[in-house]
Amino acid sequence: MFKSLKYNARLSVAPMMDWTDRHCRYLHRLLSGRALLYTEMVTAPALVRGGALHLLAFSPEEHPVALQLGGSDPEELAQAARLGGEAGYDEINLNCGCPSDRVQSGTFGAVLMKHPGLVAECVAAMRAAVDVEVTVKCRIGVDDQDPETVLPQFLEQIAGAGCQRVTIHARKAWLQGLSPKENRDIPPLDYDLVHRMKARFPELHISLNGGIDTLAAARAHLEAGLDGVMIGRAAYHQPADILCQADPLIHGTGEASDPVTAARAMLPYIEAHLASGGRLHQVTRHMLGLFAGRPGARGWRRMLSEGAVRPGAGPELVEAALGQVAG
Ligand SMILES: Cc1cc2nc3c(=O)[nH]c(=O)nc-3n(C[C@H](O)[C@H](O)[C@H](O)COP(=O)(O)O)c2cc1C
Repeated sequence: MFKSLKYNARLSVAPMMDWTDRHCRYLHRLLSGRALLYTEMVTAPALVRGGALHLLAFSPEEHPVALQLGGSDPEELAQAARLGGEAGYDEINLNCGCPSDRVQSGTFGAVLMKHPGLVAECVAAMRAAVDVEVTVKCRIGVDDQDPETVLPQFLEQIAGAGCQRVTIHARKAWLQGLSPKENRDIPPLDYDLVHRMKARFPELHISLNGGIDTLAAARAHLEAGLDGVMIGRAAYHQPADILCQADPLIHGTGEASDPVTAARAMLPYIEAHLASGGRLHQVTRHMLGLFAGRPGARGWRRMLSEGAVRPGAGPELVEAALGQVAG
């Protein structure tokens, strides 16, 4: 099964706007050699018109890395996917789960759960444009849809268009009345439904997303038959808890990593970023949670967050802050 997939995608870090930029992904890759990393969503119109091309840049170390696109026009998405393929992404993912107003106004994101035929057209057009895999991230439904009915119909359509892998955020999006943040917490999770979809579509690689905040929980879903687990907020806020043990515990290969070593390995990356005109805090803001729950975490966070925005701040701040946590 899944012979055409280049990697097994047992664990992925979710696409998160303003969070999973290239600096964040570089850090996450130091913590796990195997986790699949997603970009922030980039809209197809922005890429095709040229305004967002800089968002495609990434470091070779980030592989495997997937580009998430937002859009609903098959031709535009095909062009954007082509740009992503040329940039070297391992996968192009279509966002059918994001409920924000801005996204709804362009008829993409979660509202696409109401238009499975259009999603299938988009997937087919994207597949025709690139050699790499085209995947979908979706919800179980939106508004008053009945997930038991619409989710299997949605999966059938996208699978028919050649999508072999889908990540399902196991809650509905309510398109009216909830903020994007509330839409990540308030609609109830239905993990069972996602497990039932795996039984119904055994050929589809199905990853579960939503509310998973420990590796033990991730493993339990994998052992119960799902193909992958995607973790968002917990991976960002407690990257060491989620990613340091991920290679041995989830992929059954490789060594556990260590946050102090990862922080030191960020230093050359930070130097290169500063040398190219970047600012320290653009990188270190993603490192604030590196020692979450460990002794000295508060001092680390405070030193980095206060110091990194000062003019001229450089890698020596990270070394100094490590004095708070490294025994
Ligand atoms: C700050 C933030 C930004 C997000 N941006 C995106 C996005 O660009 N595309 C997307 O599909 N989902 C986005 N999400 C949703 C996550 O990918 C994920 O589905 C959600 O957080 C649930 O997973 P979790 O409970 O493990 O965090 C975002 C979530 C957060 C917290």
